[in-house]
Amino acid sequence: MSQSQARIGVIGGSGLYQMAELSDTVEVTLDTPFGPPSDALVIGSLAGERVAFLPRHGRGHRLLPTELPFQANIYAMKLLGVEYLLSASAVGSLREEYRPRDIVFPDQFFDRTRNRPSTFFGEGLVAHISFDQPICTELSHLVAEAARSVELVGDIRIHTGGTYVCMEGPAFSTLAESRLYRSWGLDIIGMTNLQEAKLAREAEICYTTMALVTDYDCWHPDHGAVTVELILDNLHKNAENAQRIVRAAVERLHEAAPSCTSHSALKYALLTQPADVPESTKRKLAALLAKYPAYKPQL
Ligand SMILES: CSC[C@H]1O[C@H](OP(=O)(O)O)[C@H](O)[C@@H]1O
Ligand SMILES: Nc1ncnc2[nH]cnc12
Repeated sequence: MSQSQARIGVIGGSGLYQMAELSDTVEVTLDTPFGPPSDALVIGSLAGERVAFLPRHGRGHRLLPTELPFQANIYAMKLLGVEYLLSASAVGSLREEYRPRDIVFPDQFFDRTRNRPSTFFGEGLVAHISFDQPICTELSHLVAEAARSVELVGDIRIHTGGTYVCMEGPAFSTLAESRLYRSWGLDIIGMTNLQEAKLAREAEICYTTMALVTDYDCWHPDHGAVTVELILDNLHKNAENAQRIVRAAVERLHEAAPSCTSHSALKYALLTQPADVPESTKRKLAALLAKYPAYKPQL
């Protein structure tokens, strides 16, 4: 594998703009058929693997959740050869027992976003992926076990399972919304992971989320409104833990990467007959369709 390729990708969210653990790094500025990603990707070595890191909001946190180039970010990971993608994200907690600084590995999403691009398809090629299990179970378990295996700074609990409600933002929720989400049985809240998970599945990349709880949103009677100051304070306290978990997860992936049905998500999803798909679309999606010879562009 060349220095500019990586089997593992990490997308860092709020407060996680670099991966100090990477050595032997190269910075790669990519363009994709969906425009440029949020920033240059840094590819480096960790525990015997090449790992590609991308700060979701860009260095300096320049992009709103609504403005994130989700398609370009995932396409860029595909171009680099990424097969396993780990998102580290800040979330609010909608449950008493998911305390600030705890870490949650959600297994479901609930969509409260509006008008975000959530697919690579269209323009003459129709595809419908299965998304009943939006997080890759095997990868999520691997990272959660890695989290349990390392020494964490502070009194941190690891929780597996739960539903991440993805809201549009950028303003945080009203009290009425927060209470309603709780009454619906939703567990954590953020603004970014749903589109990533969908696009990663379309790109046949195995995806999971490590959610770093930063606040109780605004529903908790003993806690005030959620603020960026509170979120960043808790994230900074947890940054070292996040790095340790990512390293341990990469070590485990290096030892035994799970086989995952996401890697063949398009096998039964592509609906349009190859002959009916415009050449321009085949070219645009070439990195995603390389495994399916009938959809290869002629030129
Ligand atoms: C900085 S507070 C709100 C912001 O934090 C979360 O970002 P990310 O998922 O990238 O860690 C949340 O989704 C909002 O975008
Ligand atoms: N309470 C919250 N709502 C939405 N996104 C968040 N990210 C961190 N905390 C959040």
